[in-house]
Amino acid sequence: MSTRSALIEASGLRVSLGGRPVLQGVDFSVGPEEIVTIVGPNGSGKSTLLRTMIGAVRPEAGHVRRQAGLRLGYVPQKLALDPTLPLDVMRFLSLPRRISAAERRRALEDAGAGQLGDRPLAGLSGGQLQRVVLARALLERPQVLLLDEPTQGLDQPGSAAFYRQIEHIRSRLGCAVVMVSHELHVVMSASDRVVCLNGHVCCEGRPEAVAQAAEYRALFGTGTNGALALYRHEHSHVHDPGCSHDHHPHSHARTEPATAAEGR
Ligand SMILES: Nc1ncnc2c1ncn2[C@@H]1O[C@H](COP(=O)(O)OP(=O)(O)OP(=O)(O)O)[C@@H](O)[C@H]1O
Repeated sequence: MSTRSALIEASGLRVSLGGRPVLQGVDFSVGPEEIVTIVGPNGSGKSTLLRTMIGAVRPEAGHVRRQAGLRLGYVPQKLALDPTLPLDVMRFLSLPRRISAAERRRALEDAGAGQLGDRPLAGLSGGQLQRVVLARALLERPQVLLLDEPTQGLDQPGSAAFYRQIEHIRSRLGCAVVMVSHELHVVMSASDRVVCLNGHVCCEGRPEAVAQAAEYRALFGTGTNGALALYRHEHSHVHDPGCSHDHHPHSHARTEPATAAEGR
């Protein structure tokens, strides 16, 4: 990603929370219409990286550059919603600022929740609520949509449907998407680039390449190998040479087609 074309570009990020280091030496960027998925174990700093990108967390070192006037849509991991609020979906989308009914309906359609407008917020399932929250983020007409574990609590078909919706949104609105996920086997088909985070960037590249990388396997194992064999393999990821995980000394070589066959 060249510096000129990046919508958001972070370099050398160091972040500590509660006196403990969470991110160190993290470089990250997202370009126009790119879908970037961040994967990593619990506590690896994924949410913190997202929050640093939007300016909610200030890094101790490094910097985040956002294109001037960039419109962001951020969907946090947990929305502090009072489930007893007597609100229907359309009204929820008009708070705190008034938005025309046509715009709200359009956003619900884009989020795949067109039929939910009149439903009370309190009665929605987790997956339905997730789409409504996504619709709310779309009202900002974001150039970058940042989603923190948007498929948490969804079953696999539910997750897959949600990711298809994200692809639709990307092509209709022309926005970039940065998404935190645990589920590489589902997101990989929709992602242009996967970043594997564990306090630092362990490896990144095209999904099928990262999924075969020793760094990725050290963190997640090989649980998706059947699906991975379907992907064309390319030598298109880079490693952090300072990564402390147990790397195979020839891990680049291991990502060649022989390894893909090995995973079947
Ligand atoms: N406000 C805070 N104060 C102190 N420590 C925090 C705070 N927020 C997060 N942390 C710690 O920072 C580390 C990274 O948290 P973060 O939420 O970014 O990880 P994550 O990769 O998103 O995790 P998960 O997959 O569990 O959501 C964790 O050890 C967490 O306990």
